[in-house]
Amino acid sequence: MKTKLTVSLQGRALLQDPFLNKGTAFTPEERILFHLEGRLPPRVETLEEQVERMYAQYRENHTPLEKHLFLRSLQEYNRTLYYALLNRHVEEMLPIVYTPTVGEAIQTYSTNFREPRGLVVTRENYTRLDAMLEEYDDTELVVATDAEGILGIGDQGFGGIGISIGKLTLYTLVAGFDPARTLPVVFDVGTDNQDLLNDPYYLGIREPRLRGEAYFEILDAFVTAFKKRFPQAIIQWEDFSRGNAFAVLERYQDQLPSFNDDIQGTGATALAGLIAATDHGRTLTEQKFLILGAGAGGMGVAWQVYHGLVQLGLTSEEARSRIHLMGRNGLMMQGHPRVEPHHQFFAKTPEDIAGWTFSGTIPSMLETIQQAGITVLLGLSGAGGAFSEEIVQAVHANTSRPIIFALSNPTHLAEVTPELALQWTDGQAIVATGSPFPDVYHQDRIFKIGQGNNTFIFPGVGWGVQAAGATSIPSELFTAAAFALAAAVTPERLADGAVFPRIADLFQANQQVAIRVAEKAAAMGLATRTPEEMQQALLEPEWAPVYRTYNPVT
Ligand SMILES: NC(=O)c1ccc[n+]([C@@H]2O[C@H](COP(=O)([O-])OP(=O)(O)OC[C@H]3O[C@@H](n4cnc5c(N)ncnc54)[C@H](O)[C@@H]3O)[C@@H](O)[C@H]2O)c1
Ligand SMILES: O=C(O)C[C@H](O)C(=O)O
Ligand SMILES: [Mn+2]
Repeated sequence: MKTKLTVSLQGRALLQDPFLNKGTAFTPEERILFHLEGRLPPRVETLEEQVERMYAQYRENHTPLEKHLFLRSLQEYNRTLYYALLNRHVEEMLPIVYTPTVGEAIQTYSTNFREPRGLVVTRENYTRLDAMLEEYDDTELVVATDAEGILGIGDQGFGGIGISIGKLTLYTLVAGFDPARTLPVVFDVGTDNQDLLNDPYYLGIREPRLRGEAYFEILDAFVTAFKKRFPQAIIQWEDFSRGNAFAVLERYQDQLPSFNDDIQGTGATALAGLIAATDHGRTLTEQKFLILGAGAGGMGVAWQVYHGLVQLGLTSEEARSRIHLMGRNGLMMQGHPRVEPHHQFFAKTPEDIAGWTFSGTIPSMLETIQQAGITVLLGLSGAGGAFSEEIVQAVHANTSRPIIFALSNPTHLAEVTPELALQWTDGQAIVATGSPFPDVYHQDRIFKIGQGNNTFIFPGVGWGVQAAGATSIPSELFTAAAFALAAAVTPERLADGAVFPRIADLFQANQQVAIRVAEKAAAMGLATRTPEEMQQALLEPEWAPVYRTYNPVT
């Protein structure tokens, strides 16, 4: 990173630019050079001193939402200080800026609105995207949502911009993306959420959601304008409803480096935890998997588990046969009316379940666990509490070490709490959750709970793709990412019962992911950067929260 920067702003404008503002850390020389004299408190501080004051102020806020709003205001005022503060307190603050509090912040986004942020694309403005994008320089990364499938809390309309902001915070925090070069985007195409439509404070478009052609016209316009302005940039699609998630991914994946985090990032996350849980994958091929919720996350997990099993030596048919998709009404069977085209590959045929006994027209979750000998439960349903005692114990009856991943967010939507899963299995379950959960004390043992969240994957994938200058992001890169993440789970962590790294090690884990992703992209012939450039970009993040010395334009 360059330590000196030429800066053209001065006076009030400089203090109001969050990317350049240093507040009390402007030096006496800079105060003179940039016409800041008299505008700042006399005392000159270091970044470290500023961080300490901000932490004291942070602690004056009581609820997670108050803390979130405090940090967001700081983010708007001074990005360097914001990230320096987060860096010092990653474990404490991640649940505040990200899952689960980000969900609450999104639900109350309009009520708590202060400063505008990001790019809002609407039916009114999408024809002027070329002009709208003009004022952004050097954008290299976008997180874009249409906010119809925010976490497990559904359609959040305009407030969904909060998830784009949250994910990009992580890109900077744990993969060193320059915040000035990232752009949060929301497609506000209306909302079908009646609570929002009834809310007098709601700031988004008060119309039913656009669907079909009208919807894709807006996204097409964005992709075209964006690609023209920033041909190398990466787009992460986030929290689309499952209907659009697959369609959007497929429509644009060959046009620019892009991926769907809920499908692909989550798939790699779950695969990593499963490899870590099965003795470095040695016993992964012996497992039988049940995935509850065959939407964006569930299908992404199905495909990555499939790719992992094939990589570990199973045939395609063997791998397919191990994976069971479970919908609201039971096992996904071919020809069933609720089975959509993207379920087809994994949907069971009558021959697949020949010899099973079950009571209804299709096997229930419990019957599938019993008849198929399920050893791994993967929850991506958004159905809080769906893994009951009976369900968990049925899995335990098939194996001494049941693997139970309750990946739905936010916290109250987890399919089971770690505490109950461990209690019901006498401490034998290997547990992970999408949201953070406290340690569990069970019979004189402390179990640490790994957070199976795609934040262990997407920043590293973005970093690796960026470092390699990869022109596309095929699923092989996610499988590579999963193996890298699994390798980053230390023996100590595993001994504590956790199958994901510590949140405090998010940076190191994502760096390992980035290295493997870049290598894989290069091996697949997708890289446009030289090996030296690539290595440099992987070793040293592009940006870090430190103040640089400013030189005025001469
Ligand atoms: N841990 C992570 O990193 C991670 C990543 C992505 C998604 N998720 C979580 O997974 C959940 C689903 O997200 P998504 O993006 O896949 O949403 P989605 O809407 O695309 O999929 C949810 C699916 O679950 C099904 N479903 C709902 N209730 C069910 C029930 N009781 N039994 C069986 N199936 C049921 C729905 O029909 C749908 O197919 C959310 O809670 C989300 O937070 C977690
Ligand atoms: O946002 C998260 O915490 C993970 C995931 O992308 C989700 O939608 O739940
Ligand atoms: Mn998501």
